[in-house]
Amino acid sequence: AQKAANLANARSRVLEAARAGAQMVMLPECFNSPYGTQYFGEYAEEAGGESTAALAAMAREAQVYLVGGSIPERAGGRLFNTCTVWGPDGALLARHRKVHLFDIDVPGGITFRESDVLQAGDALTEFGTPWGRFGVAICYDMRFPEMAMIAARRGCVGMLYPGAFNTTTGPLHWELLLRARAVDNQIFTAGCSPARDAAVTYPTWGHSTIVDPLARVVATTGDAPDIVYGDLDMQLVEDTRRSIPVSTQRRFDLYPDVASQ
Ligand SMILES: NC(=O)CCC(=O)C(=O)O
Repeated sequence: AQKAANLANARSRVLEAARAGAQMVMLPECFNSPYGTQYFGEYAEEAGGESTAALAAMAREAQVYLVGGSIPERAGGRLFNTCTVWGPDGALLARHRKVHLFDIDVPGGITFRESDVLQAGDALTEFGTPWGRFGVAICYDMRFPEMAMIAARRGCVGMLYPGAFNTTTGPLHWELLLRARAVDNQIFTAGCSPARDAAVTYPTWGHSTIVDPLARVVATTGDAPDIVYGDLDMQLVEDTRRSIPVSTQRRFDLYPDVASQ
């Protein structure tokens, strides 16, 4: 619940990852606040606020590409769930506002309505790195395969998802969705979740995970605080697309309503 402690923890873990050799680092969804509609207003910041300034400084200090999880963002009197991406020089590379709000009702499991307080974003998001372009989306966005499909068709080599699945849907779908987005599009995928805190209103699943274009889990963890490291060999994207050439075998004549973007 302590924003300052969350920012300090993020900084120390980003620096730790960089010292271990990471060149790109991702933080989880709502890394500066508890996850819950009752908290978003209290923790929200405008662009350029304390948390985004801290992210820019972390990226610069650690000299990494930083996918800054997400924070509740206030803009024009409205609230968004927003991820910012930073270059090693501290420059803002991209901003993604979660486009599919997490409104679900699983009887006996979980009911959640982000749309009670948040507005949805209205754009897909990508950014460039020396290793290729990456798409960014947030948590529930992962359930919508179109976003990863479009990113891959535009040439992205990976999709990155700050997320916070829960203990009902996490064991069912978190890894499955990361692997599904990877295998369908022959890209890397990664999901970064907060660790579990059983005392909060929304206990997260955890299990931050990296998946390769053959849908193999490169690295994962449990529900405790951790850093998940993976070496991404970008040649694998091309090799996978060459050996299983679904991207050139599509029959858009049979499904013109999902024709290429
Ligand atoms: N924060 C979220 O969007 C949670 C998504 C989730 O748990 C799901 O099952 O989808």
